[in-house]
Amino acid sequence: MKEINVVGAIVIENNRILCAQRGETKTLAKLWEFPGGKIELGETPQEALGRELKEELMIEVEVASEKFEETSYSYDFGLVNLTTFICLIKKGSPQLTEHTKMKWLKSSELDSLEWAPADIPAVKKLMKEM
Ligand SMILES: Nc1nc2c([nH]c(=O)n2[C@H]2C[C@H](O)[C@@H](COP(=O)(O)OP(=O)(O)OP(=O)(O)O)O2)c(=O)[nH]1
Repeated sequence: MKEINVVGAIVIENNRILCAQRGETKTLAKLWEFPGGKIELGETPQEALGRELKEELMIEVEVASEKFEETSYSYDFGLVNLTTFICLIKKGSPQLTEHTKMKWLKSSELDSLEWAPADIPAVKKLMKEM
């Protein structure tokens, strides 16, 4: 099975977490996710997140050096290895370019959204720890 290495950003500001809804024409359409994407050859996870957040949300972020959570989920299109990192915005405010919607939620509200299956462990950990 195809393995896909993906990084997701848990962007935190004012004690709220940035949640992004995938577009209608994408895989996992309309599900909620942490912004990010596939790690390209030669990139560190932090570099990949920095690049993706610039592209998708037009923000510059500081990415934590330690990962928050790591999970693998087997979808019909491949095995996604998702690693999430806490991020802080250094520059800009998030703009919708690829996502359909975004929401800033308190950790206790995260379960009000329908998340991509690979994200559930990180969502649960945030609800427990934040
Ligand atoms: N960015 C992101 N992707 C996630 C999360 N959870 C999750 O299962 N994924 C999946 C969706 C995609 O299959 C893959 C991320 O790739 P991507 O964001 O570059 O996906 P994409 O839709 O632009 O590209 P593609 O899959 O259509 O080729 O990982 C998440 O929290 N953030």
